[in-house]
Amino acid sequence: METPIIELHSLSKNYGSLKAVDNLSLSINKGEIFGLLGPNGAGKSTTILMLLGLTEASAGEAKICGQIASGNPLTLKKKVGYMPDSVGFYNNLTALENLIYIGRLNGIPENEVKGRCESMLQDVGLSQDMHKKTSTFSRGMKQRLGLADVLIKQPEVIILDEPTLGIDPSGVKEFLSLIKQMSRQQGLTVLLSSHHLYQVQQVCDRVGIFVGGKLLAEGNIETLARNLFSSEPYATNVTIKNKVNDFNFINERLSEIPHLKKSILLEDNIISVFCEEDVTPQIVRACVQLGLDITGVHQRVYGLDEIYQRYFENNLKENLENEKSSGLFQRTFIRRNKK
Ligand SMILES: Nc1ncnc2c1ncn2[C@@H]1O[C@H](COP(=O)(O)OP(=O)(O)OP(=O)(O)O)[C@@H](O)[C@H]1O
Repeated sequence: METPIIELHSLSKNYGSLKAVDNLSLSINKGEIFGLLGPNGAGKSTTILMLLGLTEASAGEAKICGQIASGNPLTLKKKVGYMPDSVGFYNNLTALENLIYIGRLNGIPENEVKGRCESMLQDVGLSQDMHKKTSTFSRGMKQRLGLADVLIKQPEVIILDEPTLGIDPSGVKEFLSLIKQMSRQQGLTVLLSSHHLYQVQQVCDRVGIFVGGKLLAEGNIETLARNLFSSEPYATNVTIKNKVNDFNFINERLSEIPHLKKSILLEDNIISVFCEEDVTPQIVRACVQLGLDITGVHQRVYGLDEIYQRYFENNLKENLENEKSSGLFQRTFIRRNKK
């Protein structure tokens, strides 16, 4: 049976007139890896701070490991590990010495602390480097040590804020598989906040999409995709050898195909076609008849990228309709996305 370990009930946080988190309800089960997604200012960090008991909610309640978060930061600290996007260490100490220091602070008995720290450093892939000073560590090595820091007290939940920021792609892959492995082996619950959709997609069991303090959707990728793209569950990309010059002409011909909902031009030479049924053969035939030189055809699987984009589009549309007078949301959205 699934046991909720994080429960948020109508949680809100206002800063003056700004609703940083707006009526958020969410339940996360023990052992789950949950991704918090959203643009800058969406309310992710504020939610995390409330979960850690480090800031008071304006309304509603956050419960974590069976405890009400509000007013209990020290009790929660024993059960919840938090890793910020950038972790600091004593540079003149080795990785092992740094971790032993944290271990002692967390009350690990003196006769156990060294052994446990060595074993933890091995688990996070730092066995070769544990005697090096952390001043010589790369960003990826520091993140691994940061993970060891939060895991050494054997928490029930770990909260990671942008854990892969600044790590190279192969380091990111290794780091994420490490998190997944730890979670699966130890039944550890992971809440991971990130802007990197592809990474989140690789590692998370479920995701929540935040915009403007509101949770727009939550679920696993397949369910979100099914709900969002139910009218056009099939998408096919056709790559053409040369740049497409007259897409309107192609679009007109393609729109005659039954079950086809729409086609768009992606980049200069990729036609993306969305359909109610799989009509790939008809699409290819039409392209050949139009004299297009096809170099590739593949069926797309909807990923987090499309899901995220679609929620943004829908939310933007709604806000434009509701807030025509101020246009505030649109301005903010456009400005953020121009960065
Ligand atoms: N102490 C504060 N006082 C006033 N406003 C705040 C405070 N902390 C956060 N905010 C505002 O609350 C909103 C949500 O901020 P928050 O930091 O939770 O977003 P975020 O999703 O974590 O963003 P990022 O991805 O940039 O970390 C933002 O508009 C932010 O400016």
